[in-house]
Amino acid sequence: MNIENATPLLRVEKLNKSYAKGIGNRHRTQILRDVSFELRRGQTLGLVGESGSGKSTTAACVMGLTDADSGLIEFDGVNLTTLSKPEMRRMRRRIQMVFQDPNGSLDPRFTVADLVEEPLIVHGVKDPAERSRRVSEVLDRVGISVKQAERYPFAFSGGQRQRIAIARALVLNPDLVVLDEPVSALDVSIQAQVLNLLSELQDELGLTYLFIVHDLAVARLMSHHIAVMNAGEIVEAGPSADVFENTTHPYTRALLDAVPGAHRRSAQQRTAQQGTTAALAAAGMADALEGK
Ligand SMILES: Nc1ncnc2c1ncn2[C@@H]1O[C@H](COP(=O)(O)OP(=O)(O)OP(=O)(O)O)[C@@H](O)[C@H]1O
Repeated sequence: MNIENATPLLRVEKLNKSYAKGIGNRHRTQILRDVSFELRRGQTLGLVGESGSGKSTTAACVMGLTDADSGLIEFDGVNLTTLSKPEMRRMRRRIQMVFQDPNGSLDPRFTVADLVEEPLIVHGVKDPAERSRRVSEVLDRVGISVKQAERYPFAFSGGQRQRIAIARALVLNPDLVVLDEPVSALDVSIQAQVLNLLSELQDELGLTYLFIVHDLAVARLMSHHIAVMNAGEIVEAGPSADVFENTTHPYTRALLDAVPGAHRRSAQQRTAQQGTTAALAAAGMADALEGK
């Protein structure tokens, strides 16, 4: 067994998070309850669950965007919850995020080349020639030409904008990328292209993904492991095939049964939303992922 793969890159243990509510903030709502999972280098953990189950809050804690009340977040052997703000900012170079809406990270006043260069400037890469080389390299990887990069974000389609957001996240050579519903705002055929790209980038660069996703077909195709969240708790976790095909938890069963048309399909088909799966297969996605 590969020793490197045996050690998790990310280990979350008994993470708890609550928010104040009510008059004078006298009460607290528990959002995360003892959330624990591990994510190995080069692998994808799909975090699935209904809206409001706590997926994005978990991601925000991992990214250091909000503080947990208690628990451990260990990244490459370092407990992130004990880092000072400047230490966490430095660590953020290695942990990047891609959001559902690429527009949030693409300021329309800047060219694509400038937008992709910005993280390098923020993280102190001083040499302009080095910055320029890295920007061209990463844009090339996501399929945007140097000439196109002189344009502004509004000149691109939704799928291309998400590619640019991915380039911006990858330009710092991160180890871990948190993907928060990165394709759910895209047309199904474009979803397949972006998912293919993410899969290729993972293989080429050895990236590790924490993939927040509500579409179970996408979760199944992209994830080595799945963690199912319900009301702030992980109710079921394991290798993707086990979770989807030998479901043990009633909540996971209910999620799978809620997929449109589930009652018409066999147990094996139940995890896939037909339209999405057909488009993913047409784009070669299923083949590309078969070896995982
Ligand atoms: N800053 C906040 N203050 C108070 N409550 C919050 C805050 N952020 C999130 N919540 C609450 O935490 C719960 C979990 O939200 P979260 O966004 O983590 O869920 P989610 O599973 O990612 O859902 P979605 O897919 O809709 O984003 C929700 O009930 C939400 O209203």
